[in-house]
Amino acid sequence: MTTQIKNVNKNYGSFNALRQINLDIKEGEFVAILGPSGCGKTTLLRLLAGFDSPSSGDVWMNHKLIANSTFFLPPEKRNIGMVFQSFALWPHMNVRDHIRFPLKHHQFLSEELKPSIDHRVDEVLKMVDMHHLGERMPSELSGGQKQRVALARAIAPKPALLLMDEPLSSLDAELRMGMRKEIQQLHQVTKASIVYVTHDQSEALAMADKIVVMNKGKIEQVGTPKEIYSSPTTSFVASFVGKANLIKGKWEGTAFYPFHQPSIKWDGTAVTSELRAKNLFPARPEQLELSLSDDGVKGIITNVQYQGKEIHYTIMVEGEQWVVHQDIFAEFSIGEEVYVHLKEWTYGKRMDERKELHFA
Ligand SMILES: Nc1ncnc2c1ncn2[C@@H]1O[C@H](COP(=O)(O)OP(=O)(O)OP(=O)(O)O)[C@@H](O)[C@H]1O
Repeated sequence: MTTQIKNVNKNYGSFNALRQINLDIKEGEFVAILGPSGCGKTTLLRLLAGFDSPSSGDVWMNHKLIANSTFFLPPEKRNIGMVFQSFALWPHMNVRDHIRFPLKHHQFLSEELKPSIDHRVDEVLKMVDMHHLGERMPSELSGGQKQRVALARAIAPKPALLLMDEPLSSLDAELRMGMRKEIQQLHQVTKASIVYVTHDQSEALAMADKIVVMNKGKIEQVGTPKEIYSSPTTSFVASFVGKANLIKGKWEGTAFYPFHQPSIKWDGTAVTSELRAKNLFPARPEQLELSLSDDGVKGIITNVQYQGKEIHYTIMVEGEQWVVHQDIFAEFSIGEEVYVHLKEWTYGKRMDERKELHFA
């Protein structure tokens, strides 16, 4: 299913929860809506689901108008499935009945599925690896198993659009990683378009074809995970997604002089023109490195966090705090004077050039 959101605003009284939202979701596309708490992610999902209507602008699905300020199609009349953070299972229904329910009631159930509802229940239970637990009640399931039931219930009627609101946030870290893979596999098998709301950038980067970064009710940037991570166009995207240090300085073409220090020149070929215009260089913690040789930007270490395969340092540089992630082979201590460098091979080099630099 294709979906278009055109010039949508949503106001609650005088508060603008969504401002001038324009977005296209292609057939089969996996779109992540990423942003901090309160930025309007759920509000946008509710408009797509049909729980609410826009204050202005309109929403189209498969080239049909489904919502504007005066009219909206209710959820049951849209060919969608939904998965919520809270699982939303019914306590009195066992696993099989949860999955059977939408198959009996979904308005868009295809003629092919109608005579084979039990077969479809089995098929979907196998997809989410729950075929041995069909008779269990929700109170007899773990968090991960409950989330699998919620996923199975949403995909059973083969909806054309699957809406997911922070579906993994109540699971522990290990289960979340496992469920990411399962959601990716389900996407490949079902070929449904997915809109996936999250505030976790690693989840969005790992799964989505396209990421929509939101802040304060507005879209900041839309792009592939690589574009959003490597070429942020706003300082918000650079710091929220890449956790970048926003380093002040002077640009001359693609060369950057941190804090206007003429002796230190960084290659900023990959930095977008929007950030150059603000005299900023977005350096992610893994793009910087520390040494004792005095040809970098001088700073003092103020915090050290050992993380196993790397160490996270906080460094005070010209009154600002920078974060650098460095491997464990060189260790520095709090109070130590260090020099911060941009890793040479980070930007704009071809693979063979990188190797030369790395192994020279
Ligand atoms: N019914 C409502 N009435 C008034 N304000 C609302 C209403 N629903 C949401 N808001 C406000 O709109 C803003 C966006 O809310 P929304 O739930 O979309 O944010 P979110 O990005 O999903 O946040 P979270 O990640 O915390 O769930 C918030 O400031 C919220 O307080």
